[in-house]
Amino acid sequence: MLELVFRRRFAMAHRLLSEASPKCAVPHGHTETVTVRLRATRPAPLDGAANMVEPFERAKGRWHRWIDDRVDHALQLSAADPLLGWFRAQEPHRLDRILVTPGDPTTELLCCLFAAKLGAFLAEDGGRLAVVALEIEETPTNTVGFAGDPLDWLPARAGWWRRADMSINDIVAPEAAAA
Ligand SMILES: Nc1nc2c(c(=O)[nH]1)N=C([C@H](O)[C@H](O)COP(=O)(O)OP(=O)(O)OP(=O)(O)O)CN2
Repeated sequence: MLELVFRRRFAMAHRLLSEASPKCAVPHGHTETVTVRLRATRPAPLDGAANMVEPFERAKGRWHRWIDDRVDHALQLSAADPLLGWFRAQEPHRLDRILVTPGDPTTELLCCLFAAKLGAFLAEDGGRLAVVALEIEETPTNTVGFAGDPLDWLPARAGWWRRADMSINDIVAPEAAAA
């Protein structure tokens, strides 16, 4: 089976409020790398001419635009984080740079949210490709991998991760996030 594998680096900051990792309650940043593995939903032998599963540019274009324009240098906060209220009150113009997560923004959760978002992009682009696996290297010593249906691992409610738009939260209107 052929797979297309794409890798992208992004800077982020987050904090984890649960007491599972107390040192992570102070906002801190990482430069992370996300790797995605894609497969054709209707695999076919190479045709002896173009010999492509899909042009790389088409397969990764929208995904990398979202990572570069929205996720890179975003602050990741739990929807329950009081810092979110501070940004709403003091710097609402920066809300489109805050990636809001259901619970603490751990790397495990980010893998599932990203896999869902990429799945939404691929479905809207015609469904020719599907996500087989996604991996996030948080630091040189910590990596989390995910395979399967991310919606089985995420809250049932609708959220930005299910929409094929540029959003990273449900605060800023999708039309504004699409700009
Ligand atoms: N299961 C998880 N545990 C932790 C996560 C996570 O996302 N999932 N995240 C963190 C923090 O983000 C933290 O910054 C990284 O923790 P840690 O590995 O302790 O960081 P170091 O770079 O100091 O690790 P070394 O391998 O010792 O250099 C914590 N836990």
